[in-house]
Formats: sequence, structure tokens, C-alpha cells
Amino acid sequence: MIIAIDGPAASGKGTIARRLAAHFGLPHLDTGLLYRGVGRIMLDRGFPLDNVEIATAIAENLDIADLAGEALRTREAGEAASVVAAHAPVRQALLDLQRAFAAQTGGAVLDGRDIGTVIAPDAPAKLFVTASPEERARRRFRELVGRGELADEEAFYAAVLADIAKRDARDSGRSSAPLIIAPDALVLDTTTLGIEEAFAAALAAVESARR
Ligand SMILES: Nc1ncnc2c1ncn2[C@@H]1O[C@H](COP(=O)(O)OP(=O)(O)OP(=O)(O)O)[C@@H](O)[C@H]1O
Ligand SMILES: Nc1ccn([C@@H]2O[C@H](COP(=O)(O)O)[C@@H](O)[C@H]2O)c(=O)n1
Repeated sequence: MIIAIDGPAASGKGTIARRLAAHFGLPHLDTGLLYRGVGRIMLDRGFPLDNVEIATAIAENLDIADLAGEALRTREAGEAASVVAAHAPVRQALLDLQRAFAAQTGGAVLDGRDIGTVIAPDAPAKLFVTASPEERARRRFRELVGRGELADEEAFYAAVLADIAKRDARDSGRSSAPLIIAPDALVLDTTTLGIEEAFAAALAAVESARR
């Protein structure tokens, strides 16, 4: 069974995806890491993020095995990912890899922005995980502070909230595979749910889609 999970930044979709994958014994792909990988390489090599040709060449040669490490999880990498993800040729270069991952025998769990709409539109189980921007910023703030990315606390929360608003607007407003709710997705608003409650609601939705 393919489980497709989409949603905006820091909504908790990755946490739910990992838990569902462990529960059902399925492989999991965090597709945001692909775009973060391209963005990170562009930053590290000093290429302008709007250079579509270079970003596409990097996407074509991306090795999924290299997509680990803290450097991919920074605010800077998230922002760069969102810029390169708006280039249609970059998305095209990453399409086959994601579709092949989804098509594995037995199924897979993928999370991102366009899984239920573009990568696996026929997935039997689709979730759109969301939460208010303020709650998502609080979650991301706690996560980044835990990783040591902290300046002045109040200013840092405001900066994280601004990042989230900017990324939401760019991801939803782009012309290529924008972040939208697939018509057949179940919307799970986790604003007032803890991780265990959110996972239980997601599991119930997937179990119901399997029947
Ligand atoms: N329901 C929840 N309640 C509180 N914290 C949560 C909840 N779900 C996830 N978190 C925490 O919020 C942070 C962001 O979660 P997660 O990485 O799963 O979000 P995401 O949507 O996958 O983010 P991204 O868009 O960056 O991939 C993590 O630190 C996670 O532990
Ligand atoms: N399927 C996807 C996944 C991600 N993106 C873009 O990458 C950025 C980073 O993603 P995270 O999930 O790690 O936050 C995100 O803001 C999107 O721009 C995408 O376009 N499609």
C-alpha cells in the first residue's frame, strides 16, 4: 500500500510518516530531503539558487544515500530547498526516483508537498497534515533550539514564523506542483494534537482507507 502524506513546513507530516512506516513495516522517503539536498549543494558551491540549469544538473546526479546529516535540516537549507523546488526542470529530474520508490513491492510511505497530487495520485491512503502557522513555528523553533541554532529567543521565534509564512506562500503559489490538498486526501489538523494523538488519528485514517 502506498501512503501519501503532504502538508506545509513543520506540520508534523514527517513524524507521522516515520511512525506509519514503522507500524506497517514499509520503507519511508522524506522527499523534502531531495530538495534540501539540491539546495544545500547550491549553497555550499556558491551557485545562485535561481540558476535552473545548475540546479537541474545537481538534481539529476543526486545520490539518495547522501541525504543525511544536520546540514540539511537548517533554516538556510529549508529556504534554499523551497527556492530550487519551484524550478519545474528540478522537479522533473527528481520525479522518476520518487515514483520508483513509491512503486516498490509491498508499498511505501512518502511525505512532501506533491505526493498525493503528482508523485502517487492513485495512492489509496492520502493525508494532508497541517497546523496553524504559529504552532508550526513553535515546533520548528523548539527543534532548531535543540540543534543549537539559537540567537535571541524572541527574535528567533519571530524569524522562524516569518520563514514559515514565506515558505508556505512560495510552496503554494508556484506554478509547478504547488502545495494543494488532493481532493481525496483526509485533512488532519494537528494544531491541538500531541504527537501520539496525531499518529493515532493518522493510523485510523489509513486503516479506514485500507478497508
Ligand atoms: N503533533 C505534534 N505536536 C508537537 N510537536 C510535534 C508534533 N508533530 C511533530 N512535532 C515536532 O515538530 C517538529 C516538526 O515535525 P516534522 O519534522 O515531523 O514536520 P514536517 O512537516 O515533516 O517538517 P518539514 O516540512 O520540515 O519536513 C519536530 O520537532 C517534531 O518532533
Ligand atoms: N515533495 C516535495 C517536498 C519538498 N518540497 C520543497 O522542499 C522544501 C523543503 O521541504 P521540507 O519538507 O523538508 O520542509 C519545501 O519547502 C518545498 O519547497 C517540494 O516542493 N516537494
